Amino acid sequence: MKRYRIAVLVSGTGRHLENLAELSKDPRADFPVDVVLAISNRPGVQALERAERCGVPASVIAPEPDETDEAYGARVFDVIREANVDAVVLAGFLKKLWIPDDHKGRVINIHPSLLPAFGGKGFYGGRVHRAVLERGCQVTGCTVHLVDEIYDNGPILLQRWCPVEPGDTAETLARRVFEEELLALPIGVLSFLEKQ
Ligand SMILES: Nc1nc2c(c(=O)[nH]1)N[C@@H](CN(C=O)c1ccc(C(=O)N[C@@H](CCC(=O)O)C(=O)O)cc1)CN2
Ligand SMILES: NCC(=O)N[C@@H]1O[C@H](COP(=O)([O-])[O-])[C@@H](O)[C@H]1O
Repeated sequence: MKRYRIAVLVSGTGRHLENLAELSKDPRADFPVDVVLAISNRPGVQALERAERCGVPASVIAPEPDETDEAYGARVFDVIREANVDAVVLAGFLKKLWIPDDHKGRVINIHPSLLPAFGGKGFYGGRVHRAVLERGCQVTGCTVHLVDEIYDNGPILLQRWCPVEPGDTAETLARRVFEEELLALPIGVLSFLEKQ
């Protein structure tokens, strides 16, 4: 069976990176996807320790002071190009990513809300769940989507929803949404790869 190659970009805890890497090694998971490279824009984050534990080669590519998004993205994709990947997955990557022409339409992001609600600049991590609670939403969820030049704007590949329960805090809601994210991202990534 064909195996696909992905790079995963991270900024923080790296639970998605670990989940994707573990699924790829589990013969019962039916997930023929190898995580061949992880890139963090921040040094010293937990995601780098998880990459090492999972045997995923990892690099830190931190933005230089005053570096433009385009110059930063060009450096990131120079490294990605060497790894010859089928797709790039942003999993908790918190920086705007400029995408060169040869990778347009091949970059996937997971976002912890039902886009287009609660997306865009400033909406990441706990901020999303706090906004969902403040607005009084009764359902929320996560979105796997293709990335374009605008935050959280590209075509949607997959969404999964869950209820907002009475008494939820941003933390309890984040946990419930994350359970859905763990299912959504591998399914979204594999179904995208199989259609290429
Ligand atoms: N070109 C794109 N780049 C990125 C996208 C995207 O859709 N298109 N998605 C993000 C991930 N994301 C939500 O899914 C997201 C991440 C971060 C922010 C944000 O407001 N960031 C802050 C900085 C935060 C920090 O460094 O701590 C900011 O830009 O001021 C919004 C959305 C990944 N990249
Ligand atoms: N807008 C982007 C965003 O908020 N992404 C979110 O960051 C978390 C990363 O977790 P992880 O680093 O432990 O995989 C995930 O919940 C992901 O949806």
